[in-house]
Amino acid sequence: MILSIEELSIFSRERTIVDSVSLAVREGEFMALVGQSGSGKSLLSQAIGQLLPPNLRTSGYVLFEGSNLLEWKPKEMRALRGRDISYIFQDYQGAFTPFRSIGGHFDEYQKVHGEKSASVRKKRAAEALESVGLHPELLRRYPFQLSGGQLQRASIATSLMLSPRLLIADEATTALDSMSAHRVLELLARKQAETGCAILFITHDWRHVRRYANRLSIMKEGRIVESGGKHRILDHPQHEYTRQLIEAAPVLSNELKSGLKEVGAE
Ligand SMILES: Nc1ncnc2c1ncn2[C@@H]1O[C@H](COP(=O)(O)OP(=O)(O)OP(=O)(O)O)[C@@H](O)[C@H]1O
Repeated sequence: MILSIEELSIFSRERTIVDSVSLAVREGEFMALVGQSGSGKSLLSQAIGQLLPPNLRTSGYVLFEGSNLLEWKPKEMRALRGRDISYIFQDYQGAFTPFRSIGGHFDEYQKVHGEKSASVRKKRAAEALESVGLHPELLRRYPFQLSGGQLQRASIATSLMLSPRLLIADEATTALDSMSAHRVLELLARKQAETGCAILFITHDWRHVRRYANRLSIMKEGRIVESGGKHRILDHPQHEYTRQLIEAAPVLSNELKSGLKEVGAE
């Protein structure tokens, strides 16, 4: 078990937003977190890396390789993020400063994580871009000179550069057209196969769950209502809310329930 969240609650002054959630991510698996808008998925993922907005408080445990991250100091967390746990956000544009070149971003990221040699940083940056199917030439460009899909790939390249053990992707493909989203997902699956990293994937898209997830958890109003293997949940959802969610994907609902033919096998 690489990540074990136990009885995690997240509170604002007014209310309990995430209520005693337990969730585990195993080594090397693709774990999907699905649920209605506002159910607390993003806050849950932010709590893992101590990235919650300052007005929110937590209780419970976020055990990463056995150690409770909620007790770690900010400096220790900064070193952990990127190196051991990496994020890919929906707002990948926000990850780039407009007047710094793509290469400048890769360079800075590596410096922050202690890489002192400029030539190593340069080589690794070029390799990172190539590994997501982008030409190293793009290192000289500025963020506005890349398409949305290219920028998202560049942000994924940054997130994967230091070979994290856990990648947290919060609606990483929502802002992309379906072709770019497909490419990004294929890329994540390929990188996962290469590096063995675990992925916690937050999504509304059942096609992605069906195709890529090993297991999934369903969240509603701050609670996990159901967790389990993908096939078990899609074939035999136990909770009424899970059934409703699956039914609410009308184009897919028959496909989802009918023996789960993998798209990859078509
Ligand atoms: N800083 C904050 N202070 C108080 N409440 C907040 C704060 N940030 C988010 N919330 C509330 O917490 C709830 C959960 O938000 P969250 O963004 O985690 O939902 P989500 O499940 O990720 O939704 P979506 O799928 O739409 O992204 C929402 O009702 C949101 O309005």
